[in-house]
Amino acid sequence: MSKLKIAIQGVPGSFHHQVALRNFGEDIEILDFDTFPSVAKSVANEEADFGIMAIENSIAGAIFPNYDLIDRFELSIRDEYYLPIAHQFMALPGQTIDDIKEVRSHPMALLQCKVFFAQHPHIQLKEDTDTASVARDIAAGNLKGVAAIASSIAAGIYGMEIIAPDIQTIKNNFTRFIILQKEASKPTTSVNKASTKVTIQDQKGGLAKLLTLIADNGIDLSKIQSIPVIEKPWEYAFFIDLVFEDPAVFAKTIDEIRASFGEVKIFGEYLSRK
Ligand SMILES: O=C(O)C(=O)C[C@]1(C(=O)O)C=C[C@@H](O)C=C1
Repeated sequence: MSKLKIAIQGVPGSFHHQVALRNFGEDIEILDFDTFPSVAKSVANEEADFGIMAIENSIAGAIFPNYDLIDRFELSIRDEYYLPIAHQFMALPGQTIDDIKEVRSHPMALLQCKVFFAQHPHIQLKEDTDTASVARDIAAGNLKGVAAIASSIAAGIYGMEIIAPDIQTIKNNFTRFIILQKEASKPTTSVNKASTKVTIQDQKGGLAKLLTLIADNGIDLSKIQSIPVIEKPWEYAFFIDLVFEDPAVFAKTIDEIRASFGEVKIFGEYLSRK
């Protein structure tokens, strides 16, 4: 049987790569891409069976463009994964922090280590495609004076030395990843979470009414994110994650939202992993 093809952003040692291995096991084929749009495209055109996408980090917040990608490429969410994230400050062996003039990493990783770099203002921050590819490129190019922020797994793979461990602002740091597929996910009775998009017209108290409707059905709103409707400047859609005990109550709530507000898109119904 051919192996499952899993699309990720990043190279071996990246956090996406770690989620792929933990979620699907070692016996998979990884399709690695430089950008999130390429990951979305590969799932949409069925080159990949599944895609993995970081959506939110506990320090740095939401990755806004990824909400739009799921929507635009009509992808479906089949599962979620919370990965603890520890960032290591690493460089070619034998250097100290005073030798480092520049650090490169994924923008989300740089954001998670802002406090550390405020304490070391002589180091210039540069955004790059992913954490592990920077470690790989520093090692391959024998680049002195340049550091990476990446995982200890990446340090091991690419022979980098950790100069400062665990430099993320808060030690207890998590990124939530979603597992994407092309087909609409088939909800089972064991699902207790759904990701939705509700578009409400600009009306007085519209959002308040929506939130009350959700609360009155005993459903827990675990996340709400407003995203601009780009065709209509200053109008917003709401990406809403709902956690429920009974799928039938969730279905009834969606019917009620549709009756009062119009369009509701369901990206997926799955099991909460938190
Ligand atoms: O650069 C990586 O290693 C990634 O997997 C990307 C990514 C992200 O997109 O947020 C994943 C987890 C961390 O939050 C930092 C970076």
